[in-house]
Parts: sequence; C-alpha cells; structure tokens
Amino acid sequence: MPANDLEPIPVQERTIALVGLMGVGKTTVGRRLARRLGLPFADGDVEIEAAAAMTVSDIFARYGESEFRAGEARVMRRLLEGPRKVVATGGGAMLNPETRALMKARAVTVWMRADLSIVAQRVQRRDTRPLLRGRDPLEALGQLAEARYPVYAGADLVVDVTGGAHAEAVEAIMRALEAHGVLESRP
Ligand SMILES: Nc1ncnc2c1ncn2[C@@H]1O[C@H](COP(=O)(O)OP(=O)(O)OP(=O)(O)O)[C@@H](O)[C@H]1O
Ligand SMILES: O=C(O)C1=C[C@@H](O)[C@@H](O)[C@H](O)C1
Ligand SMILES: [Mg+2]
Repeated sequence: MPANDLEPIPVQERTIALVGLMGVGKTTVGRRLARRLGLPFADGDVEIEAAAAMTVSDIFARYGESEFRAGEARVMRRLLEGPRKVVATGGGAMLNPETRALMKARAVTVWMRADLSIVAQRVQRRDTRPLLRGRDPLEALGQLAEARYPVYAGADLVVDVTGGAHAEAVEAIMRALEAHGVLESRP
C-alpha cells in the first residue's frame, strides 16, 4: 500500500524513529530509550542482517550498496507499518523517499546530532561500516554529513547528543518528545 493511503496516526501513538549519522548512538541510545518508554525496540541494521542471514558488510560486498538499500527500504516498511516501537534506523535509511513518506505518516522522527569529531572517534571502535572502511573517518563522515544533513533536518525533532553519556542522550530525547506532545508531562 502506498504510504499516502495509510491513516495518519496521533503523535502519542507513533513509532519513534531515530535517525542520524553512523556512530551517533541510534542503536545504543535507542535500546535504552525503548526500555525507558516501555516500548519494544528494533534496529534496522539488525533486521536487515536477520532477513538476509548475513552481515551488513557482507551484503555490501556481495550484492553492492543498491541491493542493500532496497532491502533496507523493505525492512523499514515492515518496521514502520508494524506496532508502535522505538526504531534505530540505519544511517542511510531516511534518504529513501518512500521510507521518508512512511516516517512522515507513521513515526515521530528524531535526528540525533553530534559533533563529527566525537562520532569519528566512536566509529573507530568497530570495523563494521562499509562506507567508512579504509577511509579517514572524519573526512568520510564530513562528506556524509554534507549530503545528509539537509535530509536529516526534515526530522520532526533535532536533539544534540554531543559529548554526554548514553543516559544524558536518553534524557535529552525524552525532553524533546515531551515538548513535542509525544509523552505525558512528567512531574
Ligand atoms: N552518548 C554516548 N556516550 C558514550 N558512548 C556512546 C554514546 N552514544 C554512542 N556511544 C558509543 O558509540 C558507538 C556507536 O554507537 P551506536 O552503535 O549506538 O551508533 P549508531 O548510530 O547505531 O551507528 P550505526 O549507524 O553505525 O548503526 C558505540 O560504541 C556506543 O556505545
Ligand atoms: O550511513 C549509512 O549509510 C549506513 C549506516 C549503517 O547503519 C548501516 O546501515 C550501513 O553501514 C550504512
Ligand atoms: Mg546502529
């Protein structure tokens, strides 16, 4: 069904979709946020890996990025059409126009934004990101930021998560969700 045919849903019933660059904390913060909200958690990359029975790196290596993106769009559709949850999206998921349209209809999108220097340090911990492999992380992330920030900027909420611990990022997102009317006000 095209995204436009889906009934718009109230903000309090929407899935919370975290978007932003690789390494900004979508997975690790998203899992904690879901626990805090008492919602299920799903990770786009994990779901793609489960569907393909291979790692993101292997999908890129064997089939190329465009196949990965097609699979990513299918997984995002399933996650966004399903019950309310917190979703950590893959860093490139929001670039797909269909996924964006579904997000608009079904989710509250939260752009997690952090200084590139911090993100560059974090992504060096694991070599699981094919778009960064063999490249200077700060330079590669800078190029991705240039191309993607205008897209991420279309998110419903922008939360700066620079520097702090995971718990601080969760708090910052909770405050933004509250201000947006997604959560009941807390005392
Ligand atoms: N606020 C934070 N404080 C400390 N470490 C963090 C914070 N956010 C993320 N990290 C660490 O940075 C690394 C990358 O985080 P994470 O995997 O959650 O990012 P991601 O946005 O899901 O990236 P990807 O798009 O590659 O899946 C992890 O080692 C994580 O523990
Ligand atoms: O930013 C991206 O394009 C990517 C981010 C990761 O989450 C993975 O989806 C993959 O490594 C591609
Ligand atoms: Mg992740």
